[in-house]
Amino acid sequence: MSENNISVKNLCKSFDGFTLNNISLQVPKGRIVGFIGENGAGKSTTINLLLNELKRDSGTIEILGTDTLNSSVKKEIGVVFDECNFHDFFTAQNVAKIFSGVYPTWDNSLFTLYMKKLNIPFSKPISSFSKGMKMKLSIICAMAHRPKLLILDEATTGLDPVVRDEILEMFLDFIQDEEHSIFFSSHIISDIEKIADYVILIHQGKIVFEEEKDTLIYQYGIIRCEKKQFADIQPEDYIISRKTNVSMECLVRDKEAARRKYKNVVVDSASLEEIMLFYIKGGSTK
Ligand SMILES: Nc1ncnc2c1ncn2[C@@H]1O[C@H](COP(=O)(O)OP(=O)(O)OP(=O)(O)O)[C@@H](O)[C@H]1O
Repeated sequence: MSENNISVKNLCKSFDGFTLNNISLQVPKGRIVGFIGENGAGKSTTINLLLNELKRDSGTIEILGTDTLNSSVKKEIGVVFDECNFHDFFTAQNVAKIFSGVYPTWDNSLFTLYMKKLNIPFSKPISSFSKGMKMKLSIICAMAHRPKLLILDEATTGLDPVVRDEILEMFLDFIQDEEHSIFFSSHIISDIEKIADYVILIHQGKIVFEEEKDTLIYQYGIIRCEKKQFADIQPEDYIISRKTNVSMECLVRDKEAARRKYKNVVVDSASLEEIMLFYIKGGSTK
C-alpha cells in the first residue's frame, strides 16, 4: 500500500505564455501539505490537473492509490475552491439533501455539528450569505461526506482570523487517524505555518522546494551583515543572497551552523514568509 494519498511525477502542462514544468510532489497519509507561491505561479493549474479538470501534457498522477480518477474515487475527495458554486436560491438544508443523494458516505449529524460550530443558518437562502458564510458552507459540505482526502484551493480566503482558526482546527482533527490528508493552497502564510507538516513552494511553474515545515521554521535562518563582511561568507554556506540598501542578507539552511562559523554577523530566524520572499524576489543564487 502506498504511503501517499497523492503522488505526482514529472507533471507538465503548457498554456500560451505559461508552462507548468515537470512538477513532482507527494502528499503523505496523515499529513497536511501547504502549497504556496505568488499569483500565477501554477497552484490552481496543478490542482485542476490533479482533479482531472484539465488534461495534462505528460507526467503521472496517483490519487488514493489509483491513477484512474473515476467517479467513485472522486467521491472520496473533498474539494473546495475559492468561490462557492451553490445556487443562490438554495438553503444549506437543500444543499445537504442534494449531497446526501450524491455521496453514500454523507454524514448528516457531522454536517449539523459543523453548521452549528461555524454558526451557519440552515434555512436562509444562500443569496443572503456573506462571502465568508459561503466559504464556510463549502468547507462544511466538503468535509461532511467524510472524504479521505481534502484538496483546497484558497479555501480560507475571505474568512476572518477567528473563523480561520476554527476551520484549521477542523482540518487538524480530520488528519488525526493518520490515513486522511490535506493538500492546501493558500496565500495566507500564517495558516500554512499553523497547520502544514510539509510546505511546497512553486514559482513560475516550477517547484522550488518541498520541505518539512519544522525544518524551514526551526533550521533556516538569515545572515545579516555589512557588505564588506559578506566577502568572508562562503558561497556553499548560503542558498541565496540579496542586497538591501545598507547591508547584505543571506538565506541559510542551518542557522546554528552559521552562528557557530560566523561569529561577527547576526543570524536571525527566518519566517516562512521571509523564506518564500527570498526565493521569489530572489537575489543571487551564486
Ligand atoms: N485555461 C487556461 N488557459 C490559458 N492560460 C491559463 C489557463 N489556466 C491558467 N492559465 C495561466 O497559467 C498561469 C498559472 O495560473 P494559476 O491559476 O495556476 O496560478 P495560481 O498560482 O493559482 O495563481 P493565483 O494565486 O493568482 O490563484 C497563469 O499565467 C494563467 O494565466
